[in-house]
Amino acid sequence: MKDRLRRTMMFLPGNNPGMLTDAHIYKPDSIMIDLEDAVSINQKDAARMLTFNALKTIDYGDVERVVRINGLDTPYGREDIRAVVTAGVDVIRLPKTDSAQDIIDVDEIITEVEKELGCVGRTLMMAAVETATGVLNAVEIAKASPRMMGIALGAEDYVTNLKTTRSSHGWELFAARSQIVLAARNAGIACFDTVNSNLNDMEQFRTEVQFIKDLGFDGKSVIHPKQISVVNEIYTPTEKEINSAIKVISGAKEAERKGSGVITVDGKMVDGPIIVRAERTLKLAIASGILSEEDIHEL
Ligand SMILES: CC(=O)SCCNC(=O)CCNC(=O)[C@H](O)C(C)(C)COP(=O)(O)OP(=O)(O)OC[C@H]1O[C@@H](n2cnc3c(N)ncnc32)[C@H](O)[C@@H]1OP(=O)(O)O
Ligand SMILES: O=C([O-])CC(=O)C(=O)O
Ligand SMILES: [Mg+2]
Repeated sequence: MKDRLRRTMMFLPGNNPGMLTDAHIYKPDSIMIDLEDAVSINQKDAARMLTFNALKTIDYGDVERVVRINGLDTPYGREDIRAVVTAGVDVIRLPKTDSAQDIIDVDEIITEVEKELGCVGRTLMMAAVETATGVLNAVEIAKASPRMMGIALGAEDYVTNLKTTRSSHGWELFAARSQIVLAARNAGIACFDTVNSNLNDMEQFRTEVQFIKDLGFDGKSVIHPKQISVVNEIYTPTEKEINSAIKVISGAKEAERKGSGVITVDGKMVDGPIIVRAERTLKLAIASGILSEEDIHEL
């Protein structure tokens, strides 16, 4: 499903049977099984086979299944695509995407395999941009295929390419993060922030998650189950936000019935964009299980 809740997308190495078996139990919105940098060269074939079997046999419930493949400039990329599409993966994540052509090339191979299977269009794609070139081309990358559901930052590779390092304040990522949010919204797809590899400083992690949410990201890649609850908590609307959104929507409906345009709620003017934001808050509240569709219909 192209448009769904993806607050937390949890990476795990594709050659780790224990993690492949248990990852969904921690309830990330998506798991991202990695065949790329978390897997050493001599494990590439074993990881692909293990991942194929996991996708075929494990019931991950409603947790989305993403696989990060190796690029087509490696000896593994094409085989990775064939294996995971055949196994019925939900999304293919292309790492180190530098151009729209990179996406088109992967799309072509996916289509080739889907034609053999009789399921053309089933597999979604997402791109990770991890270099200056990728960030500069993000606008075109985000629009490169109808399969594209999102675009993400890969900051470890990106800062290496930029000849800097990651800091706790994150200013080295600011331009890339802004560009990715803009490119995603321009293309009408989702955007996801990068991993934070420091598992010891959860306060810094929390600050980062709040920051990327404020920038406009739909969610974040995580590497450990303990990061999931922090991201989900920050992405779940508070009671105050939900109550305010309910007032806005019921006020807007009332105004519509009376035929008036602008209204005030709690002394603040409410018009188009505020109503759209309130609708999004309620959608997130439903997706997070706080409200039901019926609650909204009754407004
Ligand atoms: C820059 C990049 O490219 S990032 C993307 C690629 N990197 C990855 O995929 C790495 C993903 N993360 C991991 O592999 C691990 O979290 C590590 C290696 C960082 C730490 O792992 P551990 O030392 O096992 O962590 P820890 O002992 O705290 O784990 C607690 C439990 O959570 C499980 N767990 C930890 N991380 C994960 C994960 N990402 N997915 C699923 N389960 C996990 C462990 O298996 C362990 O389970 P158990 O109690 O049943 O044995
Ligand atoms: O995509 C990610 O967040 C992880 C990654 O590969 C990177 O940071 O280079
Ligand atoms: Mg990377």
